[in-house]
Amino acid sequence: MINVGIVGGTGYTGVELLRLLANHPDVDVKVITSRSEEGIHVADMFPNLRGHYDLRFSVPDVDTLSDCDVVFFATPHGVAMSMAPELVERGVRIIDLGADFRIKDVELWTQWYKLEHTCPDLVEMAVYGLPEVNREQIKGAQLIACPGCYPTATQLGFLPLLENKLIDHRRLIADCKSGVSGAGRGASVGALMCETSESMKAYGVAGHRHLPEIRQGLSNAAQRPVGLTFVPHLTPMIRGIHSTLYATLKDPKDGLQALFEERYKDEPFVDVMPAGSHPETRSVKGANTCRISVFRPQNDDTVVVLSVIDNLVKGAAGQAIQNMNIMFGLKETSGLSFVGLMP
Ligand SMILES: NC(=O)C1=CN([C@@H]2O[C@H](COP(=O)(O)OP(=O)(O)OC[C@H]3O[C@@H](n4cnc5c(N)ncnc54)[C@H](OP(=O)(O)O)[C@@H]3O)[C@@H](O)[C@H]2O)C=CC1
Ligand SMILES: CC(=O)N[C@@H](CCC(=O)OP(=O)(O)O)C(=O)O
Repeated sequence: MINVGIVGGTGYTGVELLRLLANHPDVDVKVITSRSEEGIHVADMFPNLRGHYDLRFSVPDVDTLSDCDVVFFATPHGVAMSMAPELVERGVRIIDLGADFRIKDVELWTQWYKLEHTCPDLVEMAVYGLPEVNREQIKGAQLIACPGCYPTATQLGFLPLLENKLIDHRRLIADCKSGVSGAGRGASVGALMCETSESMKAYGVAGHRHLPEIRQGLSNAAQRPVGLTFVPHLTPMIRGIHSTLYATLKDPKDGLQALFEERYKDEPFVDVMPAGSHPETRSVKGANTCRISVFRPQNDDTVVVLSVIDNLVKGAAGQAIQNMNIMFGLKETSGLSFVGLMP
């Protein structure tokens, strides 16, 4: 069995890790941390876990976490980098769901996250945990930087087009919608029901911290720096990311459907929908799946890609477990065979 520790067990991605790992045949969750709920039984806090765990929240502590084979950080940025150096030194594997190790250019990270990075050497050794791109490097990794939710949906949608140099890489547009759970469980006025239901708004148009992360991934795929306009929106749903992606084809012609099907034919968690389909976020709710459709409206030179995920699953906890499975040589789909919830 793989002994698991989770730092940040009271947040939305932390409890999602617990939900998914409850069904994982090869995992034993040994440590779950919370500073605010120390001593509370996890099932008293999250009744969906009753009967699945006999665990109490404890405060984060490197010595206790060192007994684990792998530690997931489901914490705000800045937390993983404060504990990672010691854990890495003690041979523990780390999967960070936050942003501490995602951006290779540490100065750029500091600019967007407004924090000094305390372990740039670990940024260098970290592998960006998008299995559809980095599966081989993930196998040998000690430290995984899990992609953000918007970056996962957006990169998976653009990859086949950029890798094959089919689009103008200088003018990409990602028009993305998120459910409110993307903002985390911490109380804030902006996340209140009266503020979010029956309304929708864009935010971060002038610059969102996922912009440099998405640009990094897309530039790697294109093998040149890309130009990207990224506009996130908050929508009145709990879970889900819907990315509508636009680009201009260099040589407009048929074959995009086949291109996407070929790119993802061996990917267990990317589902290219039949031509003409419009994927719905509810079809991936609770599932580690990205559903994608590709269109060339009116046979013109614009390509439109629709890409949907559950922000808490393929956008966070599910993808983190997918990475763990690959790192430990398990079946990649182990513990992740949930289907989406309809309705
Ligand atoms: N929500 C989402 O859809 C996604 C989130 N992410 C990223 O995953 C991470 C977690 O997100 P989410 O679950 O939404 O966040 P939440 O705000 O819901 O939860 C944060 C968790 O971290 C713990 N925590 C906060 N500060 C510290 C600290 N200084 N030291 C130790 N533990 C701390 C909190 O518990 P306590 O304060 O009791 O210790 C809590 O359990 C973030 O980096 C987020 O950006 C990534 C993809 C999607
Ligand atoms: C709706 C909402 O507020 N979403 C969050 C992003 C989600 C997230 O978790 O950010 P990381 O993936 O970088 O950790 C935001 O826009 O800040």
